[in-house]
Amino acid sequence: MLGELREKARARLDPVHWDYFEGGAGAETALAENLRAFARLALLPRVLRGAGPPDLAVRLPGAPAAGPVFVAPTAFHTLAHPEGERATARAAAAADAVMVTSMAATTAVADVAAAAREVRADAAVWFQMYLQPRAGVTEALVRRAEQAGCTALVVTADSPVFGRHSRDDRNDFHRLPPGHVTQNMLGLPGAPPGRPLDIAMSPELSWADLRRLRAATGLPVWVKGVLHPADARLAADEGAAGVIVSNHGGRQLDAVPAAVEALPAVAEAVGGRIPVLLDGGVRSGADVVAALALGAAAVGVGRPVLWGLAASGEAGVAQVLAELTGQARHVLTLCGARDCRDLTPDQVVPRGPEGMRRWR
Ligand SMILES: Cc1cc2nc3c(=O)[nH]c(=O)nc-3n(C[C@H](O)[C@H](O)[C@H](O)COP(=O)(O)O)c2cc1C
Ligand SMILES: CCCCC(=O)C(=O)O
Repeated sequence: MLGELREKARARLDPVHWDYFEGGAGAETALAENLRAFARLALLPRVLRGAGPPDLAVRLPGAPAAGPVFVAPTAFHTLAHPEGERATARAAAAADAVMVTSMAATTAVADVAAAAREVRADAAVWFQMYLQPRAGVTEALVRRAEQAGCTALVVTADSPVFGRHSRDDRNDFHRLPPGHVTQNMLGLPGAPPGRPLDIAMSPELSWADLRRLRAATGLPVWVKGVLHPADARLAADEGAAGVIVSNHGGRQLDAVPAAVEALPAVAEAVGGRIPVLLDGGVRSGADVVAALALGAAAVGVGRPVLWGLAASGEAGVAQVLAELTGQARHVLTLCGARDCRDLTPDQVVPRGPEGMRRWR
């Protein structure tokens, strides 16, 4: 089903925009590995546990009762569908999925949050941001997110510079076509009149900037793009609400491991002090459950949401979220789990003859 939506999206999209959505950095090794790493994992169910139908709700800072699948932040949804982020937000709200809206969205955060709340008054919309070096810009964005009613901020930390997307270079896709605007970047300090401020990425950022952000808001602050266990520990020490294990869907450093391969060590380093989320390569309910068993509290999906959106707008995103959540429910039941926390890392083994080695 996801495969069908993907093909429909590919057929509908301008090939240059398809390449932007679908592509990764460099040789696209990390992108491919995100999928292959899940394919290398098998699940070991537990039996006769009297678990009953699983309760899928997860409790997170900024989302007290959401499903285990969230919408990872992706830019430029109006390239996929004229209703853009509004359609995504409505589908996410209807599915009880947290929507993380991107600072590079083509719809203002206030309009994204309002669309979600039309469907569900308590819908959780989080605002993703790249901390901006120019004075006052980050603060202004934080105020907008707060006023929009966002319940958490997500700071993307894996982007000290823009990733080099080989397909975008080949297609010379480096600016939005007319009619598509990064609305969040309008009217900020330093923005040219009527035009959006360019999003800056800065290699100068440090934990001190995160501290300043935390001092400037009462919202929980997640750190996205953590792969090294030591950084996860630092994030917990620094008061982050949680970390998102992610290699940016293979769009930043191409030399990194798959997200799900980085997860166990991060979960261990954090030791339950803060929740750990994961995104990258999640394409099935079994992938969701494997990540939960390896220590994720919830998992994000990026490209599949864009496929749904491009294929059939809000209904397509709803289909993607329903499919993944429905599969996750089925797999949890087959694994004998009561809920999303009722799984242990020993229930995930490598595929192949070595998989059961530790029990021999
Ligand atoms: C087209 C596209 C745009 C993205 N834009 C952003 C963004 O604006 N901010 C961000 O933190 N991550 C961004 N990401 C990364 C996603 O949040 C997420 O880490 C990744 O897509 C997960 O991998 P998946 O696509 O395999 O599910 C983007 C990813 C894609 C594919
Ligand atoms: C300024 C847009 C950044 C989008 C992004 O993070 C990506 O395409 O991966």
